[in-house]
Amino acid sequence: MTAPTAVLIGPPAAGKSRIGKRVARILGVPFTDTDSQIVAAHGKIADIFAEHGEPHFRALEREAVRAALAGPGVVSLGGGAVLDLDTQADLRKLPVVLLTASADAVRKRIRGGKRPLLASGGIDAWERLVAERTPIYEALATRVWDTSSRPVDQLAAEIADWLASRAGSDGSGRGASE
Ligand SMILES: Nc1ncnc2c1ncn2[C@@H]1O[C@H](COP(=O)(O)OP(=O)(O)O)[C@@H](O)[C@H]1O
Ligand SMILES: O=C(O)C1=C[C@@H](OP(=O)(O)O)[C@@H](O)[C@H](O)C1
Ligand SMILES: [Mg+2]
Repeated sequence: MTAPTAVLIGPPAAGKSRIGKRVARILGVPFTDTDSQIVAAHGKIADIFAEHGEPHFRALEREAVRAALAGPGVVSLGGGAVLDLDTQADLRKLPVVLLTASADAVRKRIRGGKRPLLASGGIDAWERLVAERTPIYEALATRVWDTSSRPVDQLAAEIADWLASRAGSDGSGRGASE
C-alpha cells in the first residue's frame, strides 16, 4: 500500500507549503498540498469561507486530506486540518513534521489576505489559533522544526536528510524511538 513519505502540519505561515514542496523535490517524490487541491477543485479558499462557511470548508478539507494521505510523497496540510478527528487518527500512523514559527516571524509572512481566519484579526488571531491548536500539533508531531529564523533551503535539506535516514527503518516510517 502507498503511504506518504511525510506529512507537514503547523500554524498558518509556518512554511508547510513552501518547505514541503522543497523537501519533495530533494527526495524526488510527489508533492501534494491539500489547500491547492481544494482550490483546484472548488475555487479560492476565501470565497469558500465567504460563500459556504468554515464547516463546509472543513468537510472539503477532510476529503482532500483523506485522498492525499492515500497517496505517496510529501503532503502539506492546511493549518486547521488537524482539527478533524479522522485526520488526527490517520496522522498517528505516519511520520509527521510539525513546523512552528514565532509571531514576529509570521507577522511579515501573513500579508495578502488569502487566509480568511486571519483577515480581520491579523497576528492576534494567529496567536489565538496557535494557542488553541498547539496541544494537537504537539501530540501528533514525530519531529518539530522551527522556521522563524532559518532559510527555507536549509530547513528543507535537514528535513529531507532526516526522512531519508529513517526510510525503511521499520516499514512504517514512523520510527520506534519518537
Ligand atoms: N523559513 C522561512 N523563512 C522565511 N519565510 C518563509 C519561510 N518559510 C516560509 N516562508 C514564507 O512565509 C509565507 C508562508 O509560507 P507557506 O509555505 O505558505 O506557509 P503555510 O503553508 O505553513 O501557511 C510564504 O510567503 C513563504 O515564502
Ligand atoms: O489554519 C487554518 O485554519 C487555515 C490555514 C490555511 O492554510 P495554511 O496553514 O497553509 O496557511 C487554509 O487551509 C485556510 O485558510 C485555513
Ligand atoms: Mg499552506
